[in-house]
Amino acid sequence: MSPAGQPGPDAGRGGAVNALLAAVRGRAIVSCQAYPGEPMRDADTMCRVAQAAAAGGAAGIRAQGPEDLRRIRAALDLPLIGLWKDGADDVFITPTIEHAFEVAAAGADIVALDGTGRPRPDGRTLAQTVRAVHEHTGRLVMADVSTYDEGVAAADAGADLVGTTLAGYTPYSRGGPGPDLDLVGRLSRDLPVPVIAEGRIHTTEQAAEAIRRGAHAVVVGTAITHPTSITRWFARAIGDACPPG
Ligand SMILES: CC(=O)N[C@H](C=O)[C@@H](O)[C@H](O)[C@H](O)COP(=O)(O)O
Repeated sequence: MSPAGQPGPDAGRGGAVNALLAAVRGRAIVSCQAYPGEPMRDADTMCRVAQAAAAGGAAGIRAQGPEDLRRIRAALDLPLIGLWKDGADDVFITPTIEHAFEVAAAGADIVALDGTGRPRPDGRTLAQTVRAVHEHTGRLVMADVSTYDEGVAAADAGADLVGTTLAGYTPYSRGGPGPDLDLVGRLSRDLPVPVIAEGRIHTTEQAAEAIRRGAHAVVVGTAITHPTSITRWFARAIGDACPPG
């Protein structure tokens, strides 16, 4: 099986899907993203970060925006989860079908998109969006959800994978400093599709616990690829430990 999901000669789409999922099972996927205006917000830099993650054993890469995706696709033969963050609306992860098609065209094997039940800017339902991605691009869909009910609905809508990405990032979901491992466990137990643990996984222990609770794979972003945040964590801890005066 090829890590990028190329099937054997007689495997059909099902073979490609299975190969892709098998390539990341029980492994780390590294999210390589920088935010607008940041020093690392540049496709070449993100590509190098992805290459560095691959050298460390990342089984897959998650990345944002067509330009970053094209660069990373050209440089790495690893399963690639693509998204496009756009807009100021509630739904900002690959918000419309046009964004999803662009992400697929840029080389993503899996198109990640908002999998909540909130109104989408293009007026399509999640099920319509998933169907369109399947029919027009043949790519898998990862639905990024924030609650248990959204995960169930996303699987019903045809998503191939469900991620806990948005837990704590909708006004009605459970936030907190760490990942929602309870949500990971409940979705992994009940859904008929693989669950990807994602969101605020900052330690190796949390990542391992997500797998123990049934996650198919674990996406780690900030704790590996966002030096500004990591520096802030250390700076705060050091400052808190510093005796007064
Ligand atoms: C909520 C949202 O917009 N999440 C984004 C989704 O792609 C990224 O900003 C996160 O970095 C990614 O989910 C990985 O999570 P963490 O960086 O916490 O390991």
